[in-house]
Amino acid sequence: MRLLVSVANSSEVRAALLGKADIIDVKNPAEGALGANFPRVIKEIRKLTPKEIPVSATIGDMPNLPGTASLAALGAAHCGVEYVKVGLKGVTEVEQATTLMREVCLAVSELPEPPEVIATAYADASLIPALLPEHLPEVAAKAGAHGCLIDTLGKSSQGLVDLMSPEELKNFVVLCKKAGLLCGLAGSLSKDTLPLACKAGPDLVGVRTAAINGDRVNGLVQKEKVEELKSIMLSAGSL
Ligand SMILES: O=C[C@H](O)COP(=O)(O)O
Repeated sequence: MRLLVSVANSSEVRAALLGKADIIDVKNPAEGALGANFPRVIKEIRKLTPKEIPVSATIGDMPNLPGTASLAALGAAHCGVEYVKVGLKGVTEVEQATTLMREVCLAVSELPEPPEVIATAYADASLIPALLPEHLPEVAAKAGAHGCLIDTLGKSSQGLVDLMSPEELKNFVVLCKKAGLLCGLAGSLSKDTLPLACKAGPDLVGVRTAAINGDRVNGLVQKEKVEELKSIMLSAGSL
């Protein structure tokens, strides 16, 4: 299992790396849960991060606009990242979501070393409303994406483990694995709730709020917090 730590700027990268993050995830929390950052920031973070540590970039909490999504994904791919994450906010049906994700996969596939595409659904999808997480593996597999992540859109109230039961999390992981998809879990995971997410057996768990001091937009990633989360993940993974 790997620990993904979301950073908003280059000054947070050092702390995330010193704390032994396995994946550096670039996003812009000021623009949403999966807010897209600026190409200059993504490129700088890729440059600062050792080659052996993958960098991912989010392209936004996407409306149902496959053209916009595919263009944004190609832009992120050109910044040299290993993963591109797409938030499926504006789609509710499997067919719509598959069309959007297929265009994203097609767009990045033109590069000699294309990034892996990660489709993201929200655990609070029924409140948005958006594609339900249980449909995500089917969408990702049909579209030719590499993986699936569940996150939360609302960051002020309930987190992943409040919104989904251990059985639902486990089922999601099983569906992903059956389809040969990388599988990630995130959404306001804390020191206390991280082990519950790990128990479901995903390939990665993602954090930001728990790794920073202050609020999600203005706070900065702290090495000690990342270190602690990594050790919690490692011990929970062996439960
Ligand atoms: O991809 C992971 C997210 O950045 C998680 O953020 P959060 O822990 O603030 O919900």
